[in-house]
Amino acid sequence: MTTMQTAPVQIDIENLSLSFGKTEVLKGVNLAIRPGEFFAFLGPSGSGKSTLLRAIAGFGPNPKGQIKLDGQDIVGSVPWQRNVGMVFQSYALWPHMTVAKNVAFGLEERKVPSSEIGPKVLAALELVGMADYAERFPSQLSGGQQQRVALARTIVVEPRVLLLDEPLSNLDANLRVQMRQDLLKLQRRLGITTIFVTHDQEEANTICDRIAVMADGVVQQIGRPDEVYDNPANSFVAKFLGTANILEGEVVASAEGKSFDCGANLRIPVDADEATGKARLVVRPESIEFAADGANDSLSGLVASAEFLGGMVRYAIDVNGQELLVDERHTRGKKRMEKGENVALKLDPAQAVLIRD
Ligand SMILES: Nc1ncnc2c1ncn2[C@@H]1O[C@H](COP(=O)(O)OP(=O)(O)OP(=O)(O)O)[C@@H](O)[C@H]1O
Repeated sequence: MTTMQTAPVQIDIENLSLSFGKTEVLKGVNLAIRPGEFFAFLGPSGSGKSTLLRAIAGFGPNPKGQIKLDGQDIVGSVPWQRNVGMVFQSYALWPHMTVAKNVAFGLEERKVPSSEIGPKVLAALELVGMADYAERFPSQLSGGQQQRVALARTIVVEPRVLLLDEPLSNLDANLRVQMRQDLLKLQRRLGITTIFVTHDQEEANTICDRIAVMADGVVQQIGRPDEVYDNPANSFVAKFLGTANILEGEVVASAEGKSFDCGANLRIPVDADEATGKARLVVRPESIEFAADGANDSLSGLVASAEFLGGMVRYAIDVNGQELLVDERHTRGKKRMEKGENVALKLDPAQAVLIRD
Protein backbone atom coordinates (compact mmCIF):
# COMPACT_ATOMS: atom_id res chain seq x y z
CA MET A 1 0.00 0.00 0.00
CA THR A 2 2.67 2.48 -0.94
CA THR A 3 0.45 4.25 -3.43
CA MET A 4 -3.26 4.58 -4.02
CA GLN A 5 -4.91 1.66 -5.75
CA THR A 6 -7.18 3.98 -7.72
CA ALA A 7 -6.59 7.36 -9.32
CA PRO A 8 -6.90 10.33 -6.95
CA VAL A 9 -10.27 12.04 -6.98
CA GLN A 10 -11.42 15.57 -7.72
CA ILE A 11 -13.69 17.17 -5.09
CA ASP A 12 -16.22 19.78 -6.17
CA ILE A 13 -18.23 21.62 -3.57
CA GLU A 14 -21.05 23.61 -5.07
CA ASN A 15 -23.28 26.14 -3.31
CA LEU A 16 -23.00 24.33 -0.02
CA SER A 17 -24.98 25.75 2.89
CA LEU A 18 -25.50 24.21 6.29
CA SER A 19 -27.41 25.30 9.37
CA PHE A 20 -27.53 24.18 12.96
CA GLY A 21 -31.16 25.00 13.80
CA LYS A 22 -31.65 28.57 12.68
CA THR A 23 -27.95 29.40 12.58
CA GLU A 24 -26.43 29.19 9.14
CA VAL A 25 -22.74 28.27 9.55
CA LEU A 26 -21.87 27.52 5.92
CA LYS A 27 -23.16 30.09 3.46
CA GLY A 28 -22.86 29.00 -0.13
CA VAL A 29 -19.39 27.46 -0.28
CA ASN A 30 -17.90 26.80 -3.73
CA LEU A 31 -14.59 24.96 -4.05
CA ALA A 32 -12.82 22.74 -6.55
CA ILE A 33 -10.05 20.57 -5.13
CA ARG A 34 -7.82 18.90 -7.68
CA PRO A 35 -6.94 15.21 -7.74
CA GLY A 36 -3.98 14.50 -5.46
CA GLU A 37 -3.94 18.01 -4.05
CA PHE A 38 -3.00 18.77 -0.43
CA PHE A 39 -5.59 21.43 0.31
CA ALA A 40 -6.16 23.46 3.49
CA PHE A 41 -9.25 25.03 5.02
CA LEU A 42 -7.69 27.87 6.96
CA GLY A 43 -9.59 30.25 9.19
CA PRO A 44 -10.19 31.42 12.73
CA SER A 45 -12.18 29.50 15.30
CA GLY A 46 -15.86 29.36 14.38
CA SER A 47 -15.34 30.09 10.68
CA GLY A 48 -16.93 26.77 9.68
CA LYS A 49 -13.84 24.77 8.66
CA SER A 50 -14.64 21.68 10.72
CA THR A 51 -18.30 21.82 9.79
CA LEU A 52 -17.34 21.81 6.11
CA LEU A 53 -14.91 18.93 6.59
CA ARG A 54 -17.47 16.96 8.54
CA ALA A 55 -20.04 17.58 5.81
CA ILE A 56 -17.65 15.97 3.32
CA ALA A 57 -17.26 12.98 5.64
CA GLY A 58 -21.04 12.77 6.05
CA PHE A 59 -21.26 13.87 9.69
CA GLY A 60 -23.60 16.53 11.04
CA PRO A 61 -26.82 17.92 9.58
CA ASN A 62 -27.48 17.44 5.88
CA PRO A 63 -26.25 20.43 3.90
CA LYS A 64 -27.92 22.07 0.92
CA GLY A 65 -25.91 22.05 -2.27
CA GLN A 66 -23.56 19.45 -3.64
CA ILE A 67 -20.34 17.67 -2.71
CA LYS A 68 -19.03 15.74 -5.68
CA LEU A 69 -16.27 13.16 -5.75
CA ASP A 70 -15.22 12.74 -9.38
CA GLY A 71 -18.49 14.27 -10.43
CA GLN A 72 -20.71 12.11 -8.24
CA ASP A 73 -22.78 13.88 -5.59
CA ILE A 74 -22.35 12.28 -2.14
CA VAL A 75 -24.68 14.54 -0.14
CA GLY A 76 -27.30 12.29 1.40
CA SER A 77 -25.21 9.13 1.34
CA VAL A 78 -24.17 7.70 4.71
CA PRO A 79 -20.57 8.16 5.91
CA TRP A 80 -19.40 4.56 5.42
CA GLN A 81 -20.57 4.55 1.81
CA ARG A 82 -18.42 7.55 0.93
CA ASN A 83 -15.09 5.85 1.53
CA VAL A 84 -13.66 9.03 2.94
CA GLY A 85 -11.09 8.76 5.74
CA MET A 86 -11.03 11.26 8.58
CA VAL A 87 -8.40 11.84 11.25
CA PHE A 88 -9.62 13.75 14.28
CA GLN A 89 -7.82 16.20 16.52
CA SER A 90 -8.40 13.89 19.48
CA TYR A 91 -7.09 10.74 17.66
CA ALA A 92 -10.08 8.73 18.98
CA LEU A 93 -8.14 5.47 19.31
CA TRP A 94 -9.79 2.57 21.13
CA PRO A 95 -7.99 2.48 24.50
CA HIS A 96 -8.63 -1.24 25.12
CA MET A 97 -7.17 -2.36 21.79
CA THR A 98 -3.54 -2.69 20.79
CA VAL A 99 -2.14 -0.52 18.02
CA ALA A 100 -2.45 -3.41 15.54
CA LYS A 101 -6.07 -4.05 16.58
CA ASN A 102 -6.92 -0.38 16.28
CA VAL A 103 -5.55 -0.33 12.74
CA ALA A 104 -7.19 -3.65 11.85
CA PHE A 105 -10.62 -2.54 13.07
CA GLY A 106 -11.76 -0.83 9.88
CA LEU A 107 -10.61 -3.77 7.76
CA GLU A 108 -12.52 -6.24 9.94
CA GLU A 109 -15.64 -4.09 9.70
CA ARG A 110 -15.31 -4.18 5.93
CA LYS A 111 -15.02 -7.97 6.05
CA VAL A 112 -11.58 -8.01 4.48
CA PRO A 113 -10.32 -11.65 4.48
CA SER A 114 -8.30 -12.27 7.64
CA SER A 115 -5.25 -13.43 5.68
CA GLU A 116 -5.00 -9.95 4.14
CA ILE A 117 -5.49 -8.01 7.36
CA GLY A 118 -2.07 -8.69 8.94
CA PRO A 119 -0.02 -7.56 5.92
CA LYS A 120 -2.20 -4.48 5.36
CA VAL A 121 -1.91 -3.42 9.01
CA LEU A 122 1.85 -3.88 8.92
CA ALA A 123 2.17 -1.91 5.68
CA ALA A 124 0.10 0.97 7.12
CA LEU A 125 2.12 1.00 10.35
CA GLU A 126 5.35 0.98 8.34
CA LEU A 127 4.15 3.95 6.34
CA VAL A 128 3.76 6.01 9.51
CA GLY A 129 6.90 4.60 11.16
CA MET A 130 5.04 2.68 13.88
CA ALA A 131 5.60 -0.97 12.91
CA ASP A 132 7.60 -1.62 16.10
CA TYR A 133 4.72 -0.53 18.30
CA ALA A 134 2.04 -2.90 16.99
CA GLU A 135 1.46 -4.67 20.32
CA ARG A 136 1.34 -1.58 22.52
CA PHE A 137 -1.80 0.03 23.85
CA PRO A 138 -2.58 3.70 23.07
CA SER A 139 -1.89 4.73 26.68
CA GLN A 140 1.72 3.49 26.22
CA LEU A 141 2.31 5.91 23.33
CA SER A 142 3.21 9.58 23.15
CA GLY A 143 0.79 12.04 21.54
CA GLY A 144 2.75 12.06 18.30
CA GLN A 145 2.81 8.27 18.17
CA GLN A 146 -0.93 8.11 18.82
CA GLN A 147 -1.47 10.54 15.97
CA ARG A 148 0.58 8.31 13.65
CA VAL A 149 -1.54 5.33 14.64
CA ALA A 150 -4.70 7.35 13.98
CA LEU A 151 -3.32 8.11 10.52
CA ALA A 152 -2.46 4.45 9.89
CA ARG A 153 -5.95 3.44 10.96
CA THR A 154 -7.44 5.86 8.47
CA ILE A 155 -5.26 5.07 5.46
CA VAL A 156 -5.30 1.28 5.91
CA VAL A 157 -8.77 1.11 4.34
CA GLU A 158 -7.51 3.05 1.31
CA PRO A 159 -10.02 5.88 1.41
CA ARG A 160 -10.59 7.98 -1.70
CA VAL A 161 -10.08 11.19 0.25
CA LEU A 162 -8.12 11.95 3.41
CA LEU A 163 -9.64 14.52 5.77
CA LEU A 164 -7.48 15.86 8.60
CA ASP A 165 -9.15 17.95 11.31
CA GLU A 166 -6.42 19.93 13.10
CA PRO A 167 -4.46 16.68 13.42
CA LEU A 168 -1.34 18.28 14.91
CA SER A 169 -2.86 20.70 17.39
CA ASN A 170 -2.39 18.45 20.43
CA LEU A 171 1.34 18.07 19.81
CA ASP A 172 4.11 20.30 21.14
CA ALA A 173 5.63 22.87 18.83
CA ASN A 174 8.74 20.92 17.76
CA LEU A 175 6.85 17.74 17.11
CA ARG A 176 4.25 19.64 15.10
CA VAL A 177 6.94 20.93 12.77
CA GLN A 178 8.37 17.44 12.26
CA MET A 179 4.98 15.78 11.91
CA ARG A 180 3.82 18.21 9.26
CA GLN A 181 6.74 17.25 7.06
CA ASP A 182 6.02 13.57 7.67
CA LEU A 183 2.39 14.17 6.77
CA LEU A 184 3.38 15.84 3.53
CA LYS A 185 5.71 12.96 2.60
CA LEU A 186 2.98 10.45 3.36
CA GLN A 187 0.42 12.39 1.35
CA ARG A 188 2.75 12.59 -1.65
CA ARG A 189 3.57 8.92 -1.42
CA LEU A 190 -0.08 7.91 -1.32
CA GLY A 191 -1.07 10.54 -3.89
CA ILE A 192 -4.42 10.90 -2.10
CA THR A 193 -6.55 14.06 -2.35
CA THR A 194 -6.23 15.51 1.15
CA ILE A 195 -7.94 18.31 3.06
CA PHE A 196 -6.25 19.68 6.13
CA VAL A 197 -8.18 21.89 8.54
CA THR A 198 -6.18 24.35 10.59
CA HIS A 199 -6.29 27.80 12.11
CA ASP A 200 -2.49 27.95 11.96
CA GLN A 201 -1.38 29.79 8.84
CA GLU A 202 2.21 28.58 9.11
CA GLU A 203 1.04 24.99 9.13
CA ALA A 204 -1.12 25.54 6.04
CA ASN A 205 1.51 27.59 4.22
CA THR A 206 4.30 25.10 4.71
CA ILE A 207 2.61 21.92 3.56
CA CYS A 208 -0.44 22.71 1.48
CA ASP A 209 -0.57 23.19 -2.28
CA ARG A 210 -3.51 25.57 -2.00
CA ILE A 211 -5.60 27.04 0.75
CA ALA A 212 -9.15 28.28 1.13
CA VAL A 213 -9.27 31.08 3.69
CA MET A 214 -12.59 30.98 5.53
CA ALA A 215 -14.44 33.45 7.74
CA ASP A 216 -18.06 33.39 8.88
CA GLY A 217 -18.97 30.33 6.85
CA VAL A 218 -17.80 31.93 3.61
CA VAL A 219 -14.70 31.18 1.54
CA GLN A 220 -12.85 34.47 1.36
CA GLN A 221 -10.11 33.47 -1.05
CA ILE A 222 -8.56 30.41 -2.67
CA GLY A 223 -5.04 30.09 -3.99
CA ARG A 224 -1.46 29.03 -3.39
CA PRO A 225 -0.30 30.29 0.01
CA ASP A 226 2.16 32.76 -1.52
CA GLU A 227 -0.42 34.01 -4.04
CA VAL A 228 -2.95 34.68 -1.31
CA TYR A 229 -0.32 36.31 0.91
CA ASP A 230 0.85 38.58 -1.91
CA ASN A 231 -2.60 39.41 -3.28
CA PRO A 232 -5.11 39.35 -0.44
CA ALA A 233 -8.66 39.83 -1.69
CA ASN A 234 -9.80 41.76 1.37
CA SER A 235 -8.70 43.14 4.73
CA PHE A 236 -9.63 39.97 6.57
CA VAL A 237 -7.34 37.81 4.43
CA ALA A 238 -4.55 40.41 4.58
CA LYS A 239 -4.67 40.41 8.38
CA PHE A 240 -5.21 36.70 8.84
CA LEU A 241 -2.22 35.73 6.70
CA GLY A 242 0.77 37.42 8.25
CA THR A 243 1.03 41.02 9.39
CA ALA A 244 -0.22 43.83 7.20
CA ASN A 245 -0.34 47.59 7.20
CA ILE A 246 -3.81 48.45 5.98
CA LEU A 247 -4.05 52.11 5.09
CA GLU A 248 -7.45 53.79 4.72
CA GLY A 249 -7.73 56.37 1.99
CA GLU A 250 -8.85 56.99 -1.55
CA VAL A 251 -7.64 56.75 -5.08
CA VAL A 252 -7.37 60.22 -6.56
CA ALA A 253 -6.54 61.43 -10.05
CA SER A 254 -4.20 64.31 -10.66
CA ALA A 255 -2.03 65.68 -13.47
CA GLU A 256 0.73 63.21 -12.50
CA GLY A 257 -1.61 60.23 -12.75
CA LYS A 258 -3.55 58.24 -10.17
CA SER A 259 -2.40 57.71 -6.65
CA PHE A 260 -3.62 56.34 -3.35
CA ASP A 261 -3.93 59.14 -0.84
CA CYS A 262 -4.36 58.44 2.85
CA GLY A 263 -3.84 61.99 4.02
CA ALA A 264 -0.75 62.56 6.10
CA ASN A 265 1.18 63.49 2.94
CA LEU A 266 1.37 59.82 2.09
CA ARG A 267 0.69 59.29 -1.60
CA ILE A 268 1.46 56.11 -3.43
CA PRO A 269 1.14 55.85 -7.23
CA VAL A 270 -1.37 53.25 -8.46
CA ASP A 271 -2.25 51.88 -11.90
CA ALA A 272 -4.04 54.23 -14.25
CA ASP A 273 -6.98 51.84 -14.62
CA GLU A 274 -7.83 51.90 -10.89
CA ALA A 275 -11.20 53.55 -10.21
CA THR A 276 -11.10 56.66 -8.06
CA GLY A 277 -12.80 56.65 -4.67
CA LYS A 278 -12.51 55.02 -1.27
CA ALA A 279 -10.00 52.19 -1.02
CA ARG A 280 -7.49 50.51 1.25
CA LEU A 281 -3.88 49.81 0.59
CA VAL A 282 -2.19 46.70 1.97
CA VAL A 283 1.56 46.86 2.49
CA ARG A 284 3.50 44.11 4.24
CA PRO A 285 6.02 45.26 6.87
CA GLU A 286 8.87 43.42 5.12
CA SER A 287 8.27 45.28 1.87
CA ILE A 288 8.95 48.72 3.31
CA GLU A 289 12.61 49.65 3.49
CA PHE A 290 14.60 52.21 5.35
CA ALA A 291 16.13 54.70 2.91
CA ALA A 292 19.02 57.08 3.19
CA ASP A 293 17.78 60.38 4.59
CA GLY A 294 16.69 62.72 1.80
CA ALA A 295 16.55 59.93 -0.82
CA ASN A 296 14.18 60.61 -3.70
CA ASP A 297 10.53 59.64 -3.05
CA SER A 298 11.25 58.71 0.53
CA LEU A 299 8.76 59.25 3.33
CA SER A 300 10.05 60.69 6.53
CA GLY A 301 8.83 59.51 9.90
CA LEU A 302 9.64 58.99 13.54
CA VAL A 303 10.34 55.70 15.29
CA ALA A 304 7.38 55.08 17.62
CA SER A 305 8.43 51.65 18.89
CA ALA A 306 10.76 48.75 18.16
CA GLU A 307 10.20 45.06 18.87
CA PHE A 308 13.05 42.56 18.65
CA LEU A 309 11.66 39.37 17.08
CA GLY A 310 14.88 37.36 16.74
CA GLY A 311 15.75 37.38 13.05
CA MET A 312 14.25 40.82 12.60
CA VAL A 313 13.18 44.00 14.34
CA ARG A 314 9.63 45.24 13.84
CA TYR A 315 9.45 49.03 13.97
CA ALA A 316 6.33 51.15 14.21
CA ILE A 317 7.03 54.34 12.31
CA ASP A 318 4.86 57.41 12.59
CA VAL A 319 4.56 59.05 9.16
CA ASN A 320 2.61 62.26 9.74
CA GLY A 321 0.20 60.55 12.10
CA GLN A 322 -0.09 57.33 10.05
CA GLU A 323 1.64 54.43 11.76
CA LEU A 324 3.47 51.96 9.53
CA LEU A 325 4.98 48.66 10.66
CA VAL A 326 8.36 48.06 9.07
CA ASP A 327 10.45 44.91 9.44
CA GLU A 328 14.19 45.10 9.24
CA ARG A 329 16.44 42.07 9.11
CA HIS A 330 18.56 41.75 12.20
CA THR A 331 22.22 40.84 12.00
CA ARG A 332 24.55 40.17 14.91
CA GLY A 333 25.42 43.29 16.86
CA LYS A 334 23.26 45.58 14.71
CA LYS A 335 22.15 48.60 16.71
CA ARG A 336 18.44 49.14 17.07
CA MET A 337 16.99 52.56 16.27
CA GLU A 338 15.64 54.49 19.22
CA LYS A 339 12.16 55.80 19.86
CA GLY A 340 11.82 59.34 18.47
CA GLU A 341 14.62 58.90 15.92
CA ASN A 342 14.05 60.43 12.48
CA VAL A 343 13.95 57.89 9.64
CA ALA A 344 13.27 57.84 5.92
CA LEU A 345 11.21 55.05 4.37
CA LYS A 346 10.99 53.72 0.87
CA LEU A 347 7.76 52.10 -0.21
CA ASP A 348 7.87 50.43 -3.60
CA PRO A 349 4.37 50.87 -5.13
CA ALA A 350 4.72 47.45 -6.77
CA GLN A 351 4.70 45.93 -3.27
CA ALA A 352 1.38 47.51 -2.33
CA VAL A 353 -2.02 45.96 -3.04
CA LEU A 354 -5.16 48.02 -3.43
CA ILE A 355 -8.31 46.46 -1.97
CA ARG A 356 -11.89 47.67 -1.83
CA ASP A 357 -13.89 46.24 1.05
N1 LIG B 1 -23.28 20.77 16.77
C1 LIG B 1 -23.42 22.09 16.69
N2 LIG B 1 -24.54 22.73 17.07
C2 LIG B 1 -24.67 24.06 16.95
N3 LIG B 1 -23.72 24.88 16.46
C3 LIG B 1 -22.58 24.32 16.07
C4 LIG B 1 -22.34 22.90 16.17
N4 LIG B 1 -21.10 22.65 15.69
C5 LIG B 1 -20.57 23.84 15.33
N5 LIG B 1 -21.45 24.85 15.55
C6 LIG B 1 -21.24 26.27 15.26
O1 LIG B 1 -20.88 26.39 13.91
C7 LIG B 1 -19.89 27.40 13.74
C8 LIG B 1 -18.71 26.83 12.99
O2 LIG B 1 -18.08 25.86 13.80
P1 LIG B 1 -16.84 25.02 13.28
O3 LIG B 1 -16.48 24.03 14.35
O4 LIG B 1 -17.11 24.49 11.93
O5 LIG B 1 -15.73 26.14 13.16
P2 LIG B 1 -14.19 25.97 12.98
O6 LIG B 1 -13.78 27.00 12.00
O7 LIG B 1 -13.84 24.57 12.65
O8 LIG B 1 -13.66 26.36 14.40
P3 LIG B 1 -12.63 25.60 15.37
O9 LIG B 1 -11.28 25.88 14.79
O10 LIG B 1 -12.86 26.28 16.69
O11 LIG B 1 -13.03 24.14 15.37
C9 LIG B 1 -19.55 27.90 15.13
O12 LIG B 1 -20.21 29.12 15.34
C10 LIG B 1 -20.07 26.83 16.03
O13 LIG B 1 -20.47 27.36 17.26
